[in-house]
Amino acid sequence: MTTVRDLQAMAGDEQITMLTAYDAVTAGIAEGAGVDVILVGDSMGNAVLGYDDTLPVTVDEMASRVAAVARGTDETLVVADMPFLSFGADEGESVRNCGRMLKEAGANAVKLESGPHTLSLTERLSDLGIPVMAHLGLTPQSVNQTGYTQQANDREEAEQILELARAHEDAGAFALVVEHVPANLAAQVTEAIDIPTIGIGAGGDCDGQVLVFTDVVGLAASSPPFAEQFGDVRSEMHGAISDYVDAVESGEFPGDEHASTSEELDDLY
Ligand SMILES: Nc1nc(=O)c2c([nH]1)NC[C@@H]1CN(c3ccc(C(=O)N[C@@H](CCC(=O)O)C(=O)O)cc3)CN21
Ligand SMILES: CC(C)C(=O)C(=O)O
Ligand SMILES: [Mg+2]
Repeated sequence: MTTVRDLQAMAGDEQITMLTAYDAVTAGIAEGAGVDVILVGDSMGNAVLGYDDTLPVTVDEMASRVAAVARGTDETLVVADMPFLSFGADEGESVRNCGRMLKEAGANAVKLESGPHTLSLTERLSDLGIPVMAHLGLTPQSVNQTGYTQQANDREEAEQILELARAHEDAGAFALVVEHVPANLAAQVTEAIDIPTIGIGAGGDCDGQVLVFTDVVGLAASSPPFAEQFGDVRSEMHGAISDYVDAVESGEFPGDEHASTSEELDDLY
């Protein structure tokens, strides 16, 4: 099994690859393809559950998907992305919600969209044996305040992120996602802290990269400008399904090889 320590040992040596997955089948494919960390992202909200954004995703939905991903993988580190308002309002409830992901669903760690409000929770969870991945820069659960634009374009905001990165490392976070910030800020954050940084829309100088599954394989209805589509799975699926529809409608499917008969049953009616 990959542990958070194994991951930390990779940093600075080889690039860490993280990808989201939301089910056992695609998680197994990601593991087979060599992904180091699977993030069960709350991006499932828009990526596969049909919501406009990540905000409606519930703790039960996350636990169900984390459990599927854990069943579909053998040794990949599985991180549960804690949904909007599942943490932060009340410490006891936050700890219980995060604990469920390890205890019930089989995650190895949780990720929290971070800010000054997650410092004490990060420390508490780390103390309890729940590894925490922090997340700074664009934090999509705050879409109603920030939109989805690049964050930290001015010095003040950039310094705040640098400070929060250091503070979350001190609080015990084992890694840090840095999303949609200028590349030179992400590079300096990576320099400033010892825990691995995993970038998304944050340039090439982080310790690793993360993208959303549906963006990478070409299955997403829409993708952020910083994502790269490495396949065309949507048109593959469309082709396979329309061939199936055509084959049934034309009588080509099922063929003799897809069925069997029993002579004994010939004269039932
Ligand atoms: N499929 C998918 N991929 C993701 O990377 C992703 C999700 N979903 N859902 C959760 C968040 C949302 N993310 C997003 C979504 C949109 C933009 C985007 O389009 N940004 C534009 C400007 C948008 C605006 O101004 O409203 C940009 O140019 O930065 C960026 C990140 C990243 N995350
Ligand atoms: C893009 C990553 C970092 C994420 O938070 C998600 O997929 O929900
Ligand atoms: Mg997320």
